[in-house]
Amino acid sequence: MAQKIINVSAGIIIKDDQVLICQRREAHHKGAWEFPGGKIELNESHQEALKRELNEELSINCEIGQHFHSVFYKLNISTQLNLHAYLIKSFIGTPKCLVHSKILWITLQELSYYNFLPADLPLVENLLNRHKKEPVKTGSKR
Ligand SMILES: Nc1nc2c([nH]c(=O)n2[C@@H]2O[C@H](COP(=O)(O)OP(=O)(O)OP(=O)(O)O)[C@@H](O)[C@H]2O)c(=O)[nH]1
Repeated sequence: MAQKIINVSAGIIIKDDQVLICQRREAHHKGAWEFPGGKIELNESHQEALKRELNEELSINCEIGQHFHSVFYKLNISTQLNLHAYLIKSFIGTPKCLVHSKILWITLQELSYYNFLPADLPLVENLLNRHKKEPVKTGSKR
């Protein structure tokens, strides 16, 4: 059976040692937490998609930084999710909650208290581990 691949870009936005997390509103995985972002459209780079999604979801204009982590997660027998997370170097504007039920700034240590989507767990783990070794910095608000 041909595999359907869903490519998604997500942004790790850190400011003043806090990271921005979003709670899903849609019926599917309603209430679960994720990083802002969304599906990469045809002919878009990961970065272009992320810049567009962060503008649509949070009304901020971002400079995308380094690749952070990619997760390849099997959603079901025929569908795979490729989730590509990038650090956000800087952003203009104050994030607004336009499509999620809630957005929150939390410390990296608090990440373990939130119920993230299953594909995000390696990302959360990576953020927690890296933070223990050396605080993750993504730049500052412009
Ligand atoms: N944005 C985002 N999506 C994630 C994360 N983790 C994860 O499994 N996903 C999944 O990736 C998919 C992204 O879809 P989306 O609905 O947010 O993106 P979109 O706005 O482009 O979709 P739409 O226009 O079809 O509604 C969803 O199936 C979502 O459950 C994450 O951390 N951030």
